Amino acid sequence: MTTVDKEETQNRINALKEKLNQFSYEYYVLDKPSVSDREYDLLYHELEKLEKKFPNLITADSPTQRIGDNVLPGFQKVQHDVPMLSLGDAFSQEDLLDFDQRIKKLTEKPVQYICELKIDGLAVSLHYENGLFTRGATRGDGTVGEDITQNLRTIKAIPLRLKQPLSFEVRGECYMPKDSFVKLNEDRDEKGLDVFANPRNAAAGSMRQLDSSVTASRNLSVFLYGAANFAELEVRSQSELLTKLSEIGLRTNPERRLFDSIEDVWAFIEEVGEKRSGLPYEIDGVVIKVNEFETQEEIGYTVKAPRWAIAYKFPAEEAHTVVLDIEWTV
Ligand SMILES: NC(=O)c1cc2c(=O)c3cc(F)ccc3oc2nc1N
Repeated sequence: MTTVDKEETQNRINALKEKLNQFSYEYYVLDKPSVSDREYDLLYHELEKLEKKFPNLITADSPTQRIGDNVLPGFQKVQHDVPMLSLGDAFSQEDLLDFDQRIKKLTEKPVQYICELKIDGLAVSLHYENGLFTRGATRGDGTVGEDITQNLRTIKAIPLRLKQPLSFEVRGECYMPKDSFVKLNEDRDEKGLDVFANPRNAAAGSMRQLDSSVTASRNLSVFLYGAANFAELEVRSQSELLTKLSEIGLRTNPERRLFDSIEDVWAFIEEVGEKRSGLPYEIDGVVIKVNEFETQEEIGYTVKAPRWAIAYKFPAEEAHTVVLDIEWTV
């Protein structure tokens, strides 16, 4: 092959990766696909064919490289540079008023609250280096998690390369959409397999597969909501962070709102409680956070949780068929 058509092939492969990754961004992050699945598939198969012919032109961020070709012997342990803490809980309007009073005692600054739906899935941490997805892990005990990079790479909502060559850690919730959960359990039931108790367990069970092709078949997704070591993003509030994450290719939940009073927060919580059953994913509450990062730092943390956030938990929904409960064997 002459250098000319090697260069042309390289250019065509780059163009295909660019297009396919942009289409995935539109489909999974913006929820506004600009091409049909068929158009996507045609380009995808062209890329597969070219990469098969010239394997040395395959790169880690190619959409063809999402399923690992080896079953892992086990999961490596990974240390979180910044601990992944848990949230304090609130179960009533009174608990929220108490939270608001505590906040007002801890800062003189006027406080704006951001409310986010509390996705009921599995907390994960994703490392990006110069824009490339390099490592993914579970929360574990908050300090040490499990390396599930290979399984996270199968989730099409997780970009293998960001739109900017940034290096930071992003955190979020990996989850199984309700309709995928129902289909998976029907399928398992037909095969005489144990069914999963709820979408959270199904997501956890799917992420702890040593064979990533099984994970790939489980139609998981993700919403990202936090970050660590993210000075490069140059954002000053949670609201700005979420907008920036979405701009650079990361999927965030659109049902977030800013409020100036805890009374308005409570009204929003009641509104969410009404429409919760209509959402395509399970939530177990609403997370309330002080929006400005400077104020968050002033308010600080307890040993195990941020003081500047709280999770309002809805009363448990109708009991699921509790048949299979997945536990993380750490
Ligand atoms: N499940 C969730 O949808 C969700 C979870 C968390 C956290 O667990 C969480 C834990 C922290 F220490 C700090 C902020 C957080 O923000 C969060 N925000 C969310 N939207």
